[in-house]
Amino acid sequence: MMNYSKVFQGTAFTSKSAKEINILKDYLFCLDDRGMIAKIVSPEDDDYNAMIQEYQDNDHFHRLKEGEYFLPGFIDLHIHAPQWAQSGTALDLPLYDWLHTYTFPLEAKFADRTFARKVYEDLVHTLLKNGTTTGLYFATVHKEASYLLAEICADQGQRGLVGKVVADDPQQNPDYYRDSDAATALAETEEFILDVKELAKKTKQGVYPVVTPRFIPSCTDEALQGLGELAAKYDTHIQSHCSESDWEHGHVKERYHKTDATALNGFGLLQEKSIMAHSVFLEDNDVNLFAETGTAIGHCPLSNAYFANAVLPLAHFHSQGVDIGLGTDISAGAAPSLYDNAKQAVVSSRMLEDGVDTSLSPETRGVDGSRITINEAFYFATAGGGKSLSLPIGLLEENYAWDVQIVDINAGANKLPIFDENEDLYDVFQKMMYLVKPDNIREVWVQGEKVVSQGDGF
Ligand SMILES: O=c1[nH]c(=O)c2nc[nH]c2[nH]1
Repeated sequence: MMNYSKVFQGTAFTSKSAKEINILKDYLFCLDDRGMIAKIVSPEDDDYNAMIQEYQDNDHFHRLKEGEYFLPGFIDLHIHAPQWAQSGTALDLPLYDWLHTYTFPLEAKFADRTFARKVYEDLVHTLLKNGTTTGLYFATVHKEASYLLAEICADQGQRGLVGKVVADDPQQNPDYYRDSDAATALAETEEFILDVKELAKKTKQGVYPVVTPRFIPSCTDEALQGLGELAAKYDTHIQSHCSESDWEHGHVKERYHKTDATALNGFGLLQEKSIMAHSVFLEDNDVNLFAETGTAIGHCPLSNAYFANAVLPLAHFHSQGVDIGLGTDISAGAAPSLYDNAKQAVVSSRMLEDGVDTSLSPETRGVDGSRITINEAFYFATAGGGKSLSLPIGLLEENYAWDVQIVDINAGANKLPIFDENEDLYDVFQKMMYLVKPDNIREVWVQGEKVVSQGDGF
């Protein structure tokens, strides 16, 4: 029998497809020493009982208790880490005014590494407690504080993909908060990439540098061109915002006489490992371009209600072959939880389908075929995020990382309304998606290591 480094026994929920949930009742999950799922054994398999006999007295055997379930860790595709310090506030202005009034002054404070450490340590821990095992982060224009965020992810055991933000256009960024010029922005981005790649060598769960033009309006052509070249040279992920509001989509069209997606593609910024936040206003050709280049959308439904002032045609874009995952968009989305965003993705999609203007007849009010189910929202928070990042995460399947949240439906502080001990497991899953709070997340594991446990400084 193979020598597994850890074996877990319990009931798990994972996506079978975007629309279907696979329920693995009382399965065994066997890990190798890299924290990958090497083998999954079902109770019907011949070696199931022998495996339990072999491992059950071992320290590395973990059996779930009554009322506990495995879910894949969530993958948050869009987080502005410095903005955690203003989460829940500053939601009263449109995007351009919000950036200049609240957000740039706040982000400028991250020149101070002591302040940055305070915010970033708290944020990464909070996201882990909410079940987020992988985070794709915008830091700030400061190279040192951006590297600090990568180090904090590495130390706390979260899989972090981190970008030093580039914003070099003096017409669009205040003097107190921008890169001094394109050449400096590119040189610092290159140093940042090399530093994070070095850090990755000693980080089991992985930490990744991400090429991060804030968005086209913040950057000069020279910076955008150079960032596309750096991403190709070092084979990095790329993140930015695309077609996120009427103002931003229109601004790029006026500047280049083409859409945001076409312009980004011209700079080499759309590729298999590109994740574009929001993308609510993509036009038909843009959708094809995303699908052809493998560019994914980081869908942030809470944020969209405030800053896009529109609803992403999620079901339509996904049916066209675009990869999609979910993001919190802290702090334009105030909540640090992908549970909250999964629920909002369902709600927003239904409002798009049904329409909201009661002065119109029901037949003309909405957009047919827009709604998604909670199964799809779960898929976008897990497997869809993994596919978007081209990483083996987000599914509980062989050759995927053991990134899981252990949910306790009987947690004293938030017992879920389950009164029948033989409750249908699919109903348990739905109740978890709608009602779980951090109190229910008893443990979080990333790459086979326990990184959060209720009780130890929770
Ligand atoms: O939601 C957003 N948050 C931001 O910080 C930002 N910057 C550019 N565009 C943005 N959108």
